[in-house]
Amino acid sequence: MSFALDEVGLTHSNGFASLSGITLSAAQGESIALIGPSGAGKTSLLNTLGTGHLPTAGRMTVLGQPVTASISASALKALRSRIGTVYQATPVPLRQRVVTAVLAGRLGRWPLWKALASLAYPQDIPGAREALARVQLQDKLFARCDQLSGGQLQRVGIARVLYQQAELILADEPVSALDPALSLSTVQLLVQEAAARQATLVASLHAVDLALSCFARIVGIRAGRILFDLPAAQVSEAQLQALYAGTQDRTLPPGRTPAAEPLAAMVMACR
Ligand SMILES: Nc1ncnc2c1ncn2[C@@H]1O[C@H](COP(=O)(O)OP(=O)(O)OP(=O)(O)O)[C@@H](O)[C@H]1O
Repeated sequence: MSFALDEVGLTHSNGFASLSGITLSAAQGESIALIGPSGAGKTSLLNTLGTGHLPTAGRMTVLGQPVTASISASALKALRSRIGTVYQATPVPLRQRVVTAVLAGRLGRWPLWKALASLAYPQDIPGAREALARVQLQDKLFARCDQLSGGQLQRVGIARVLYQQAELILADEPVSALDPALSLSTVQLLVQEAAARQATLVASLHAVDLALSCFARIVGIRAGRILFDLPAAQVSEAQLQALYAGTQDRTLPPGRTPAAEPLAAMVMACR
């Protein structure tokens, strides 16, 4: 089992509950797409799985480690080093070199001396170059992060997680800054990476067609609750309409045939 959440809730200090009664588990090696309208709780769920937020209700175990309010700092640090997160906006010091940003993926697993040395002089340049090549950015190895576009920076974040070789990959809108063709190849890369290493992948996506085409399992979230948890082939149009009812957040509007959408036509290749 990669993770198991049992009736997990997340209530913030202002009293707002962004997650309620979340019961969800995944076997090691599963790939899951999270879909749902803006504000549904996708980021909250990913942050909770990544232990950025600790559940305020229910029980959660991640990679065999029970995550409770009393978890020790050392257990939390060890667990986090096994989890890789791709963010919508990659958190890097802007003056940092790309090579250093990628190598940061393993800082949590390196001994302190090596981590500090890597900040001063990159410790594994071939490893960083190889990870960057997988997102077509090897030519940016020594560029500064503030010289990259938003889409390039997002791909640096993906290269960092590839380099980390995490057991659990959490991706929060990992292709939000990429064009349709690059979105497809990047989602494919994440899915293939997870499958090749038997890592678990949970990715939130606004592009419903991309989620349905590239992921075997789809979890629909609305108002902090799971509306459905189904194999992609079993997600119906009616369920999607209920998930996005009253919102403008669905990237493929209902009524438009998928084949008429350039992205949808391309994602047919995902399967
Ligand atoms: N720290 C916080 N304090 C209070 N409320 C929060 C906090 N973080 C998130 N929320 C609220 O929780 C709800 C879910 O937010 P979340 O970011 O998880 O949604 P989302 O599905 O990822 O949305 P989007 O697709 O727009 O990124 C929102 O209503 C948000 O305002």
